[in-house]
Amino acid sequence: MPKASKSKRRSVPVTARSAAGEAVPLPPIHVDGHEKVIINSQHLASLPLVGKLGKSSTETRRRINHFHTLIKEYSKLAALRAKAPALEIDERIELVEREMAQMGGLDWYQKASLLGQCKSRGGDTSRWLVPKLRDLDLHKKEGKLRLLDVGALSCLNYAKERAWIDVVPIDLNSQEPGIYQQDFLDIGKQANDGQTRAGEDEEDGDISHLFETPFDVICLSLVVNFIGDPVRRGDMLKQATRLLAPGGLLFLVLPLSCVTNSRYLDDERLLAIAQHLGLEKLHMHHTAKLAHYLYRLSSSATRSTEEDGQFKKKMLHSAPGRNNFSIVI
Ligand SMILES: C[S@@+](CC[C@H](N)C(=O)[O-])C[C@H]1O[C@@H](n2cnc3c(N)ncnc32)[C@H](O)[C@@H]1O
Repeated sequence: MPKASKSKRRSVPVTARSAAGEAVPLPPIHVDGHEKVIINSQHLASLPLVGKLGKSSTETRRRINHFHTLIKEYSKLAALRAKAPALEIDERIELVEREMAQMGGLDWYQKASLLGQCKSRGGDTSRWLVPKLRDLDLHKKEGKLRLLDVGALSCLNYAKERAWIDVVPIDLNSQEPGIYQQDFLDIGKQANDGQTRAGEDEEDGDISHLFETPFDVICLSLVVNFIGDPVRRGDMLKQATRLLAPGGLLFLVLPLSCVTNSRYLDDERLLAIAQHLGLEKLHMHHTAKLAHYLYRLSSSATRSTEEDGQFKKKMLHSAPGRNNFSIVI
């Protein structure tokens, strides 16, 4: 198990029911000194897979969406509790956690998402990216492209391109031995803080060397929307610009509704945020369900965190029936 981070943490022990009806201890909830919320995914993932994959893609999608709602609810409550602890909030958190665990936790969510990547259901988003990389002649580049795949459910996503792409796949919860168990937001924070590859012991688990050389491409495909807290979503984009080489590419994929049906985000606003971070838009493509973006980090990008605060949550579209997805910088 990874070592606990040095940040200040509080925990509330709770339990859920396993498939067999036994009480299963649920994870401590960690709220660090900066009032940011960390879902202890390892504990969630270790719960038995009691949730079922839907019979149809619509049913699976409905359950995935419900899991997203629970994550958001969890983040809101944990932030509230960090500001003003109260028994009532603890109880509400317990209910949310119990429901997530009953659905099968992060492990269920990942398996359901992987199902969504099946060819019959549209394929994984790397198939959109690869032709764009070829159009930029990157397959002819001397030496292989270094690509960081964040939230990787399979290490085979770029297998066909292995002659010219070197992939570093990471996820909060590794589904395969080839995927490194690593929180993207912790990269650079915890050089000696127990980052483990599935199946390796802690002694061999330091993978910080993998992140010492900047990446040519970083993929954040359906990962930013996984995070419940808008500030941490912004942190993800900032972290990507830190880890990219000058001129490197950021591939961002969001569910379409995050930019077409949100009160607080649309393509224009997303572009303004990207430009603020030193990213220029190369491509944008909407399908029926997804919004794909390919940005290039300007080779002269030098941004300082003092500029943050420019992209707070701002009402853009107040029509009823819209969602509250936002990214805050
Ligand atoms: C919907 S899945 C996306 C999978 C895949 N990238 C795709 O496009 O289908 C989201 C994944 O992101 C992972 N994830 C979320 N936050 C992360 C973080 N901070 N660091 C690493 N992985 C993260 C989750 O564990 C989950 O497996």
